[in-house]
Amino acid sequence: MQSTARESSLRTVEAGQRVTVRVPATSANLGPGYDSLGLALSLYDTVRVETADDGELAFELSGEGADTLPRDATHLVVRTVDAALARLGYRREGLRITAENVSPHGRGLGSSASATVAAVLAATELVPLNERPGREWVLQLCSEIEGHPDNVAPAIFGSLALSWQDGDAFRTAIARVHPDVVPIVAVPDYELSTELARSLLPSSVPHQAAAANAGRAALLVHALTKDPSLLVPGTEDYLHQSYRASAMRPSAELIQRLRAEGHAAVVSGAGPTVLALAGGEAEADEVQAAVERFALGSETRGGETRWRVMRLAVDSEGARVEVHSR
Ligand SMILES: Nc1ncnc2c1ncn2[C@@H]1O[C@H](COP(=O)(O)OP(=O)(O)OP(=O)(O)O)[C@@H](O)[C@H]1O
Ligand SMILES: N[C@@H](CCO)C(=O)O
Repeated sequence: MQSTARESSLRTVEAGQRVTVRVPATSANLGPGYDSLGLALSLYDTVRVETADDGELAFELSGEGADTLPRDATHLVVRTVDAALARLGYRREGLRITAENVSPHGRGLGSSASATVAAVLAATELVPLNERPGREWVLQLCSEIEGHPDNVAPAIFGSLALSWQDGDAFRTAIARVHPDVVPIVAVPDYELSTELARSLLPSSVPHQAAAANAGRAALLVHALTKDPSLLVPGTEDYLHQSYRASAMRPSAELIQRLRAEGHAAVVSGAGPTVLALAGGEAEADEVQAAVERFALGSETRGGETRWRVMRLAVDSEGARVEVHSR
């Protein structure tokens, strides 16, 4: 293939560099925070990127997607490293990618955002120090690639990210989560792509729904940071969950059941994982027991689905970068 004028004007990054990035999984929306709120979770993907001068691509993939992800230039991490380098005025020759993927794919735990953040952060470390952009630049590029900032912001910065868009600029504010909050995820055995889940949403909603949602989103920030006793009303959503329920019936049923029992349960991201936000360890025990009862129940669709339940913590560090050699 002939290289374009733009490609040939790019400088080549130095070979023999090795960068490891560990990125948390994230849960976006949290009920009423559609496309704006996201929480970093203590479940981590690790990606190592190594530059070589042989022009080859090599992969060592383990965990989620190890048998199905492409092992060529279409792999999300490679595509994104290339895109980030190009924006910085660089290209690479050979690349070795070693990935340990823990976050489940297509389940609403921000796996594509974690991979994107890992790739962009790694790319920024491959260019000379005086040309290296900061994390706001990383937020901007990752949000453009993902199309929305709600997963990438907490993946980069940790904790609770409140993100918004000003024209073309993506912004985020980071808030510390109340220490009593315990996130529990119930990951079903079926996938739902974000693209499909987004196609189910209407192009407009009634003003009344938008107004109700604004109140709950504001309350949720207070509940998550100051008063977890308000998590149940704070997680009520009017913008997306009901429109998507038909594509994730078992998850919708589990959420209904948990909320009826007084727990703050929502669809994690675009689903189908269920996220419950407990207000302490005792409630977290109750949530786990309730999910297990639901999963065993033969009278509901919950019994037809296999669930992996994980009691996690809020990650407050965000993406961590280690540079091994340069
Ligand atoms: N670590 C990874 N390496 C390479 N590709 C990945 C990786 N993680 C996710 N992907 C790609 O992204 C797809 C999943 O993206 P999708 O946006 O549908 O779901 P998600 O990011 O897991 O969930 P959500 O955005 O709802 O939180 C996978 O099928 C795969 O193609
Ligand atoms: N806010 C996004 C999160 C998934 O990437 C959505 O619900 O579609």
